[in-house]
Amino acid sequence: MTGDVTGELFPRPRAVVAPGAVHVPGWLSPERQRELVAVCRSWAAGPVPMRQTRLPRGGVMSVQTVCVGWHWRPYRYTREAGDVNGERVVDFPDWLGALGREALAAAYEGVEESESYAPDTALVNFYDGAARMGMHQDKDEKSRAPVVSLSIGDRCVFRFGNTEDRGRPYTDVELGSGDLFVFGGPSRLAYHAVPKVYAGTATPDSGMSRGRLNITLRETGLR
Ligand SMILES: O=C(O)CCC(=O)C(=O)O
Ligand SMILES: [Fe+2]
Repeated sequence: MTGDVTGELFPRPRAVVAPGAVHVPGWLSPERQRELVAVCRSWAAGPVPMRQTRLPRGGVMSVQTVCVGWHWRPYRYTREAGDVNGERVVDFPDWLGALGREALAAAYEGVEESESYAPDTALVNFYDGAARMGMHQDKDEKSRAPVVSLSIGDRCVFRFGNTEDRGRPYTDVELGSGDLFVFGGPSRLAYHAVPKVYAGTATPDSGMSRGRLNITLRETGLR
């Protein structure tokens, strides 16, 4: 039997998409994926429930989001979820910071930079078959430490662009269950999007029966 722990017959190699932007396919084992899905389910229940974020101009995001450590709403971080139920978001657990450091070391192939990485917020996004995310920068953090992104469940197209604007040049990367994507350094403020989710492609061993889960770890630089 060939193939790696993800069960893929032809494991996809680690790929540097742009300087500081690295895709590591199948980084999370199915067991770790299932553990993350279980804890995300508990976070989605409260104290601040998972919800569709309202945008200042009246729109509503199609993804559903729950935050850990700090609550994000467009376009700032607070401890309390004033746009949901006013409750304080759940504390950011130590093990999640350790997972972030491990992810950074894997993506950047070294521990040096990863040792000081101290993410203090996680945004957990759930995409049903119809959900999308438009081109945007993650720029509400004061820290410019890398963003660590973990994907579980349905496969998607992740569009990774440039730091100038929403247009080309960009690279479309397929993110599958267990994939890690890190963007830092010169790519930290690159525009990115999820233009398509392939509904029904989640495999049961991921712990997701349907939909796509994405967890991004970030350093807010706030205290
Ligand atoms: O779902 C993804 O892969 C990206 C999510 C994202 O860009 C964000 O939460 O800011
Ligand atoms: Fe983002």
